[in-house]
Amino acid sequence: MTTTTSRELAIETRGLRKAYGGKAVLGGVDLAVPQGSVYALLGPNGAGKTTVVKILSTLTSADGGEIRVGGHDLAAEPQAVRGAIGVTGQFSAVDGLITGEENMLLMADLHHLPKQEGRRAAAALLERFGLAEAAKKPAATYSGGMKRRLDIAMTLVGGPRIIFLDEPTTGLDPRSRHTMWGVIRELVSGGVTVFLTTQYLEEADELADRIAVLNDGRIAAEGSAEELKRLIPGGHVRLRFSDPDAYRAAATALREVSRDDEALALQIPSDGTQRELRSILDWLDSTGVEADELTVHTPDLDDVFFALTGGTDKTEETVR
Ligand SMILES: Nc1ncnc2c1ncn2[C@@H]1O[C@H](COP(=O)(O)OP(=O)(O)OP(=O)(O)O)[C@@H](O)[C@H]1O
Repeated sequence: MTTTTSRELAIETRGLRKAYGGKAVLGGVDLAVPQGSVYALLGPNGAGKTTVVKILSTLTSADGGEIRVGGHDLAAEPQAVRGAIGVTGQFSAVDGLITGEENMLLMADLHHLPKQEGRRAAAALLERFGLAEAAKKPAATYSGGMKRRLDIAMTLVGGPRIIFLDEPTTGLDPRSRHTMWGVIRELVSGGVTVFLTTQYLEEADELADRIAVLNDGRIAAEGSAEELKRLIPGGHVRLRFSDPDAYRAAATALREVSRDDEALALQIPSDGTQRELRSILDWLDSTGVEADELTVHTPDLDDVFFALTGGTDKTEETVR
Protein backbone atom coordinates (compact mmCIF):
# COMPACT_ATOMS: atom_id res chain seq x y z
CA MET A 1 0.00 0.00 0.00
CA THR A 2 1.27 3.48 -0.77
CA THR A 3 0.95 6.28 1.70
CA THR A 4 -0.81 9.38 0.48
CA THR A 5 1.07 12.60 1.04
CA SER A 6 -0.85 15.85 1.31
CA ARG A 7 0.54 16.77 -2.15
CA GLU A 8 -1.52 13.96 -3.66
CA LEU A 9 -4.67 14.93 -1.79
CA ALA A 10 -7.28 16.92 -3.65
CA ILE A 11 -9.14 17.73 -0.44
CA GLU A 12 -7.94 17.61 3.12
CA THR A 13 -9.73 18.74 6.27
CA ARG A 14 -8.74 18.51 9.91
CA GLY A 15 -11.12 19.24 12.74
CA LEU A 16 -13.71 20.88 10.48
CA ARG A 17 -16.40 22.43 12.66
CA LYS A 18 -19.66 24.24 11.96
CA ALA A 19 -22.65 25.20 14.06
CA TYR A 20 -25.90 26.87 13.07
CA GLY A 21 -27.49 29.04 15.76
CA GLY A 22 -25.53 27.35 18.53
CA LYS A 23 -26.39 23.86 17.27
CA ALA A 24 -23.28 21.91 16.24
CA VAL A 25 -23.67 20.32 12.80
CA LEU A 26 -20.05 19.35 12.18
CA GLY A 27 -18.08 18.48 15.29
CA GLY A 28 -14.57 17.93 13.95
CA VAL A 29 -14.52 16.28 10.53
CA ASP A 30 -11.28 14.90 9.12
CA LEU A 31 -11.18 14.07 5.41
CA ALA A 32 -8.41 13.01 3.04
CA VAL A 33 -9.51 12.74 -0.58
CA PRO A 34 -6.86 11.40 -2.99
CA GLN A 35 -6.51 13.14 -6.35
CA GLY A 36 -8.24 11.52 -9.29
CA SER A 37 -10.62 9.46 -7.18
CA VAL A 38 -14.34 9.37 -6.45
CA TYR A 39 -15.02 10.07 -2.80
CA ALA A 40 -18.50 9.58 -1.41
CA LEU A 41 -19.81 11.24 1.70
CA LEU A 42 -22.65 9.16 3.01
CA GLY A 43 -24.98 9.97 5.87
CA PRO A 44 -28.57 10.07 7.00
CA ASN A 45 -30.79 13.09 6.30
CA GLY A 46 -29.54 16.15 8.14
CA ALA A 47 -26.14 14.64 8.94
CA GLY A 48 -24.38 17.67 7.47
CA LYS A 49 -23.33 16.43 4.01
CA THR A 50 -24.47 19.54 2.15
CA THR A 51 -22.85 21.70 4.82
CA VAL A 52 -19.51 19.96 4.15
CA VAL A 53 -19.87 20.55 0.39
CA LYS A 54 -20.81 24.21 0.93
CA ILE A 55 -17.80 24.79 3.15
CA LEU A 56 -15.35 22.98 0.86
CA SER A 57 -16.65 24.92 -2.15
CA THR A 58 -16.34 28.29 -0.31
CA LEU A 59 -20.11 28.92 -0.28
CA THR A 60 -20.27 28.83 3.53
CA SER A 61 -17.57 29.55 6.07
CA ALA A 62 -16.39 27.02 8.64
CA ASP A 63 -16.23 27.85 12.34
CA GLY A 64 -12.94 26.03 12.77
CA GLY A 65 -10.51 23.51 11.36
CA GLU A 66 -7.94 23.37 8.61
CA ILE A 67 -9.07 22.96 5.03
CA ARG A 68 -7.02 22.48 1.86
CA VAL A 69 -8.68 22.13 -1.52
CA GLY A 70 -6.69 21.68 -4.72
CA GLY A 71 -3.50 22.34 -2.77
CA HIS A 72 -4.74 25.72 -1.49
CA ASP A 73 -5.51 26.75 2.05
CA LEU A 74 -9.21 27.59 1.85
CA ALA A 75 -9.10 30.34 4.49
CA ALA A 76 -6.09 32.09 2.96
CA GLU A 77 -6.77 31.58 -0.76
CA PRO A 78 -10.50 31.14 -1.36
CA GLN A 79 -10.16 32.61 -4.85
CA ALA A 80 -7.59 29.98 -5.85
CA VAL A 81 -9.89 27.27 -4.50
CA ARG A 82 -12.78 28.64 -6.56
CA GLY A 83 -10.59 28.48 -9.65
CA ALA A 84 -9.87 24.80 -9.09
CA ILE A 85 -13.38 23.54 -8.41
CA GLY A 86 -16.80 23.08 -9.94
CA VAL A 87 -19.99 22.60 -7.95
CA THR A 88 -23.27 21.00 -8.94
CA GLY A 89 -25.76 21.31 -6.15
CA GLN A 90 -29.20 19.98 -5.38
CA PHE A 91 -30.55 23.14 -6.98
CA SER A 92 -29.58 23.31 -10.58
CA ALA A 93 -27.85 26.27 -12.20
CA VAL A 94 -29.65 25.48 -15.47
CA ASP A 95 -31.83 28.29 -16.87
CA GLY A 96 -34.91 26.61 -18.33
CA LEU A 97 -35.91 29.52 -20.55
CA ILE A 98 -32.83 29.33 -22.77
CA THR A 99 -31.48 26.38 -24.75
CA GLY A 100 -28.89 23.90 -23.51
CA GLU A 101 -26.36 25.44 -25.85
CA GLU A 102 -27.11 28.96 -24.61
CA ASN A 103 -26.68 27.79 -21.02
CA MET A 104 -23.26 26.42 -21.96
CA LEU A 105 -22.23 29.60 -23.79
CA LEU A 106 -23.29 31.66 -20.78
CA MET A 107 -20.92 29.61 -18.63
CA ALA A 108 -18.16 30.05 -21.21
CA ASP A 109 -18.68 33.83 -21.00
CA LEU A 110 -18.57 33.70 -17.21
CA HIS A 111 -15.21 31.96 -17.49
CA HIS A 112 -14.02 34.62 -19.96
CA LEU A 113 -13.34 32.09 -22.70
CA PRO A 114 -12.80 33.71 -26.13
CA LYS A 115 -15.98 33.33 -28.25
CA GLN A 116 -14.66 30.65 -30.58
CA GLU A 117 -13.10 28.63 -27.81
CA GLY A 118 -16.35 28.89 -25.84
CA ARG A 119 -18.34 27.55 -28.80
CA ARG A 120 -15.89 24.70 -29.26
CA ALA A 121 -15.94 23.77 -25.55
CA ALA A 122 -19.75 23.97 -25.43
CA ALA A 123 -20.19 21.79 -28.52
CA ALA A 124 -17.68 19.19 -27.28
CA LEU A 125 -19.29 18.95 -23.84
CA LEU A 126 -22.84 18.78 -25.21
CA GLU A 127 -21.72 15.94 -27.46
CA ARG A 128 -19.92 14.16 -24.62
CA PHE A 129 -23.00 14.25 -22.40
CA GLY A 130 -25.41 13.08 -25.06
CA LEU A 131 -27.07 16.48 -25.39
CA ALA A 132 -25.98 17.48 -28.91
CA GLU A 133 -29.38 16.69 -30.40
CA ALA A 134 -31.27 18.63 -27.76
CA ALA A 135 -28.80 21.52 -27.74
CA LYS A 136 -31.12 23.95 -29.55
CA LYS A 137 -34.15 23.19 -27.39
CA PRO A 138 -35.08 25.16 -24.26
CA ALA A 139 -33.67 23.43 -21.18
CA ALA A 140 -37.15 23.50 -19.60
CA THR A 141 -38.14 20.78 -22.07
CA TYR A 142 -35.32 18.45 -20.89
CA SER A 143 -35.94 15.41 -18.68
CA GLY A 144 -34.55 15.39 -15.13
CA GLY A 145 -31.58 13.28 -16.20
CA MET A 146 -30.79 15.59 -19.14
CA LYS A 147 -30.93 18.67 -16.90
CA ARG A 148 -28.56 17.01 -14.45
CA ARG A 149 -26.15 16.19 -17.29
CA LEU A 150 -26.38 19.73 -18.62
CA ASP A 151 -25.65 20.99 -15.12
CA ILE A 152 -22.47 18.92 -14.93
CA ALA A 153 -21.48 19.89 -18.48
CA MET A 154 -21.85 23.55 -17.46
CA THR A 155 -19.64 22.94 -14.44
CA LEU A 156 -16.95 21.49 -16.69
CA VAL A 157 -16.72 24.54 -18.98
CA GLY A 158 -14.19 26.10 -16.62
CA GLY A 159 -12.02 22.95 -16.63
CA PRO A 160 -12.19 22.28 -12.86
CA ARG A 161 -9.85 19.66 -11.38
CA ILE A 162 -12.19 18.94 -8.47
CA ILE A 163 -15.94 18.58 -8.80
CA PHE A 164 -18.47 18.56 -6.00
CA LEU A 165 -21.69 16.76 -6.75
CA ASP A 166 -24.34 17.11 -4.10
CA GLU A 167 -26.72 14.16 -4.47
CA PRO A 168 -26.17 13.87 -8.24
CA THR A 169 -28.82 11.22 -8.85
CA THR A 170 -31.55 12.04 -6.35
CA GLY A 171 -34.90 11.82 -8.11
CA LEU A 172 -33.55 10.18 -11.26
CA ASP A 173 -35.00 6.94 -12.61
CA PRO A 174 -32.71 3.87 -12.70
CA ARG A 175 -31.71 4.35 -16.34
CA SER A 176 -30.78 8.02 -15.87
CA ARG A 177 -28.95 7.09 -12.68
CA HIS A 178 -26.82 4.56 -14.58
CA THR A 179 -26.13 7.13 -17.29
CA MET A 180 -25.01 9.58 -14.61
CA TRP A 181 -22.73 6.97 -13.07
CA GLY A 182 -21.14 6.53 -16.50
CA VAL A 183 -20.64 10.30 -16.74
CA ILE A 184 -18.99 10.39 -13.31
CA ARG A 185 -16.70 7.47 -14.13
CA GLU A 186 -15.65 9.18 -17.31
CA LEU A 187 -14.83 12.38 -15.45
CA VAL A 188 -12.53 10.50 -13.12
CA SER A 189 -10.83 8.62 -15.94
CA GLY A 190 -9.92 12.09 -17.25
CA GLY A 191 -8.09 12.82 -13.99
CA VAL A 192 -10.78 14.86 -12.24
CA THR A 193 -11.46 14.30 -8.54
CA VAL A 194 -15.14 13.84 -7.72
CA PHE A 195 -16.48 14.48 -4.24
CA LEU A 196 -20.09 13.43 -4.05
CA THR A 197 -22.74 13.19 -1.39
CA THR A 198 -25.37 10.55 -1.60
CA GLN A 199 -28.06 8.83 0.34
CA TYR A 200 -27.89 5.83 -1.98
CA LEU A 201 -25.62 3.16 -0.61
CA GLU A 202 -25.67 1.38 -3.93
CA GLU A 203 -24.32 4.52 -5.57
CA ALA A 204 -21.42 4.80 -3.14
CA ASP A 205 -20.71 1.09 -3.54
CA GLU A 206 -20.80 1.34 -7.31
CA LEU A 207 -18.79 4.50 -7.81
CA ALA A 208 -16.63 5.46 -4.91
CA ASP A 209 -13.01 4.56 -4.35
CA ARG A 210 -13.44 5.65 -0.76
CA ILE A 211 -16.50 6.29 1.37
CA ALA A 212 -16.89 8.33 4.54
CA VAL A 213 -19.95 7.81 6.70
CA LEU A 214 -20.99 11.05 8.42
CA ASN A 215 -22.99 10.64 11.58
CA ASP A 216 -23.59 12.99 14.49
CA GLY A 217 -21.24 15.56 12.97
CA ARG A 218 -18.29 13.19 12.79
CA ILE A 219 -16.89 10.61 10.41
CA ALA A 220 -18.11 7.34 11.88
CA ALA A 221 -16.07 5.23 9.44
CA GLU A 222 -13.97 5.69 6.33
CA GLY A 223 -12.55 3.34 3.77
CA SER A 224 -13.27 1.48 0.56
CA ALA A 225 -16.67 -0.23 0.33
CA GLU A 226 -14.94 -3.56 1.01
CA GLU A 227 -13.13 -2.21 4.06
CA LEU A 228 -16.36 -0.81 5.47
CA LYS A 229 -18.19 -4.08 4.91
CA ARG A 230 -15.49 -5.91 6.83
CA LEU A 231 -15.99 -3.60 9.82
CA ILE A 232 -19.24 -5.20 10.79
CA PRO A 233 -20.21 -8.78 11.43
CA GLY A 234 -22.94 -10.50 9.46
CA GLY A 235 -21.07 -12.47 6.81
CA HIS A 236 -22.17 -16.08 6.53
CA VAL A 237 -22.33 -19.15 4.35
CA ARG A 238 -25.78 -20.57 3.75
CA LEU A 239 -26.29 -24.25 3.07
CA ARG A 240 -29.65 -25.34 1.74
CA PHE A 241 -30.85 -28.93 1.68
CA SER A 242 -33.79 -30.65 0.03
CA ASP A 243 -33.39 -33.90 1.99
CA PRO A 244 -34.64 -33.39 5.60
CA ASP A 245 -32.37 -36.19 6.87
CA ALA A 246 -29.28 -34.59 5.36
CA TYR A 247 -30.38 -31.27 6.84
CA ARG A 248 -30.80 -32.74 10.32
CA ALA A 249 -27.48 -34.60 10.12
CA ALA A 250 -25.68 -31.43 9.13
CA ALA A 251 -27.45 -29.33 11.78
CA THR A 252 -26.46 -31.81 14.50
CA ALA A 253 -22.87 -32.12 13.35
CA LEU A 254 -22.24 -28.42 12.85
CA ARG A 255 -22.15 -26.53 16.12
CA GLU A 256 -22.20 -22.80 15.56
CA VAL A 257 -24.98 -22.60 13.05
CA SER A 258 -28.34 -20.95 12.94
CA ARG A 259 -31.09 -23.16 11.65
CA ASP A 260 -34.01 -22.40 9.44
CA ASP A 261 -36.04 -25.59 9.82
CA GLU A 262 -38.72 -24.48 7.41
CA ALA A 263 -36.35 -23.70 4.54
CA LEU A 264 -34.02 -26.59 5.48
CA ALA A 265 -31.18 -24.10 5.52
CA LEU A 266 -28.19 -23.58 7.81
CA GLN A 267 -26.23 -20.39 8.27
CA ILE A 268 -22.58 -20.63 9.27
CA PRO A 269 -20.86 -17.41 10.37
CA SER A 270 -18.00 -16.80 7.94
CA ASP A 271 -15.89 -14.01 6.52
CA GLY A 272 -16.29 -15.61 3.09
CA THR A 273 -12.57 -16.24 2.61
CA GLN A 274 -11.36 -19.08 0.39
CA ARG A 275 -9.84 -20.81 3.44
CA GLU A 276 -13.14 -20.85 5.34
CA LEU A 277 -15.10 -22.00 2.29
CA ARG A 278 -12.64 -24.82 1.72
CA SER A 279 -12.95 -26.01 5.30
CA ILE A 280 -16.75 -26.04 5.03
CA LEU A 281 -16.57 -27.99 1.76
CA ASP A 282 -14.00 -30.40 3.24
CA TRP A 283 -16.24 -30.94 6.21
CA LEU A 284 -19.27 -31.65 4.01
CA ASP A 285 -17.20 -34.12 1.95
CA SER A 286 -15.83 -35.89 5.01
CA THR A 287 -19.27 -36.40 6.53
CA GLY A 288 -20.85 -37.44 3.26
CA VAL A 289 -23.58 -34.82 3.68
CA GLU A 290 -24.60 -33.15 0.49
CA ALA A 291 -26.05 -29.65 0.41
CA ASP A 292 -28.11 -28.68 -2.61
CA GLU A 293 -26.97 -25.11 -2.56
CA LEU A 294 -24.14 -23.16 -1.00
CA THR A 295 -24.20 -19.38 -1.06
CA VAL A 296 -21.83 -16.84 0.45
CA HIS A 297 -23.30 -13.71 1.99
CA THR A 298 -21.17 -10.71 2.85
CA PRO A 299 -22.62 -7.69 4.61
CA ASP A 300 -23.66 -5.00 2.17
CA LEU A 301 -23.34 -1.26 2.64
CA ASP A 302 -26.89 -1.13 3.99
CA ASP A 303 -25.76 -3.26 6.93
CA VAL A 304 -22.76 -0.98 7.42
CA PHE A 305 -24.90 2.14 7.23
CA PHE A 306 -27.41 0.92 9.77
CA ALA A 307 -24.71 -0.37 12.11
CA LEU A 308 -22.81 2.92 12.02
CA THR A 309 -25.64 5.41 12.03
CA GLY A 310 -28.04 3.54 14.25
CA GLY A 311 -30.55 3.70 11.43
CA THR A 312 -31.68 7.12 12.56
CA ASP A 313 -33.06 9.87 10.40
CA LYS A 314 -31.70 13.10 11.88
CA THR A 315 -34.39 15.23 10.25
CA GLU A 316 -37.18 13.24 11.83
CA GLU A 317 -35.30 13.16 15.09
CA THR A 318 -35.24 16.95 15.33
CA VAL A 319 -38.91 17.20 14.37
CA ARG A 320 -40.04 14.84 17.10
N1 LIG B 1 -28.43 27.80 6.74
C1 LIG B 1 -28.77 27.04 7.77
N2 LIG B 1 -29.26 27.56 8.90
C2 LIG B 1 -29.60 26.81 9.96
N3 LIG B 1 -29.49 25.45 9.99
C3 LIG B 1 -29.02 24.86 8.89
C4 LIG B 1 -28.64 25.60 7.71
N4 LIG B 1 -28.19 24.72 6.78
C5 LIG B 1 -28.30 23.49 7.32
N5 LIG B 1 -28.79 23.57 8.58
C6 LIG B 1 -29.02 22.42 9.49
O1 LIG B 1 -27.83 21.68 9.57
C7 LIG B 1 -28.09 20.28 9.60
C8 LIG B 1 -27.34 19.60 8.45
O2 LIG B 1 -27.89 20.00 7.21
P1 LIG B 1 -27.33 19.51 5.80
O3 LIG B 1 -28.21 20.09 4.76
O4 LIG B 1 -25.88 19.78 5.73
O5 LIG B 1 -27.57 17.94 5.93
P2 LIG B 1 -27.52 16.80 4.82
O6 LIG B 1 -26.73 15.69 5.39
O7 LIG B 1 -27.05 17.38 3.54
O8 LIG B 1 -29.05 16.39 4.73
P3 LIG B 1 -29.93 15.85 3.46
O9 LIG B 1 -29.47 14.48 3.18
O10 LIG B 1 -31.32 15.87 4.05
O11 LIG B 1 -29.73 16.81 2.33
C9 LIG B 1 -29.59 20.13 9.53
O12 LIG B 1 -30.08 19.96 10.83
C10 LIG B 1 -30.05 21.45 8.94
O13 LIG B 1 -31.34 21.77 9.41
